[in-house]
Amino acid sequence: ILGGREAEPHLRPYMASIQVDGRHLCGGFLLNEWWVMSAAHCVEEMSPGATVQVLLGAHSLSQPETSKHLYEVRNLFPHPDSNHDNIHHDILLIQLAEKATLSSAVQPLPYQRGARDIAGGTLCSVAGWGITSHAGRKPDRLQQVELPIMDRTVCNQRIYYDNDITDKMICAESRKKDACRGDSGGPLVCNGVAEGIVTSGSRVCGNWKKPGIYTKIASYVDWIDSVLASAS
Ligand SMILES: O=C(O)c1[nH]c2ccc(F)cc2c1NC(=O)[C@H]1C[C@@H]1c1ccccc1
Repeated sequence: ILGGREAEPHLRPYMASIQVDGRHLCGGFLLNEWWVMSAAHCVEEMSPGATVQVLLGAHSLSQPETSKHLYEVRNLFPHPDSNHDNIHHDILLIQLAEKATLSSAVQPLPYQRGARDIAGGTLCSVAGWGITSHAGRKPDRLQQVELPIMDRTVCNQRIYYDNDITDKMICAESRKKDACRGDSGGPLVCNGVAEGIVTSGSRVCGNWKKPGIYTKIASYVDWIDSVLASAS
C-alpha cells in the first residue's frame, strides 16, 4: 500500500495473507468458513512442491497474536480463463483444508453480486501487506488506504488505459495513494462490501496516469457459485 497508514488491528477481520513456504505472497479475503478469494496470478507461477497456506486473524505478519491462525489449503481454483500473459479473469478461489474458526478477528466479507457499476468518485478502501514505498519496503503490519473509484469511460481514455479496461474490471485513482506489489488479491471495499480484487499483474504503482485495476467480482458470481457448490 502506497500513501496509506497502519490499519486498526483486527478491524478488517476478513483480511488474509496468502503465503508460500511461510512468506507473504499476496492478499486475500474470507468469503465463508471454507473459502478465501484472491488473485489468480499469485499462485500460477508456483513451483510444484511449494506449500500454499492462508493466514487469518493477523495484524502483524511476524508477531504472535492469539487471533492468528495459519490454515492449510485443500484446493486452489484459479479462474479457467486466467493466464499469466494478461490480467483478464484474475480471480482465485482457495478452499481451506479445515473450517476456519470465526472470531472477532476472523470474519467473512460480503461481496457484490449486483452487476451495476459502482459510481465514479465513490470512496473505497484497500488494505494489505504489500510494499509501502517505491524502494520495495515490506511492512510487518497491515496497511490501508482510501481510494476514489474512477469511472470506466474515463479510465479507458488514451491518457490512461486506452480501452484496455473491460466491463469485468474496475478502476480506482492511483495518485500517490495506491495498492502495490504484495497487495494483489486483497479486496477493494466500498460501503462494507467487496466490489473488486486487486489485480496481480506487475503494474507501476502510485502513478496517476496508471490507475489501479481491480477484478470486478460481480462479473464472476456464476463461476463463484458453481465452484463453491461443486467442491466437497
Ligand atoms: O503482488 C503482486 O502483484 C504479485 N503478483 C504476483 C505474481 C506471481 C507471484 F509469484 C507473486 C506475485 C505477487 N506478489 C509478490 O510479488 C509478493 C512477493 C512480494 C511481496 C511484496 C510485499 C511484501 C511481501 C512480499
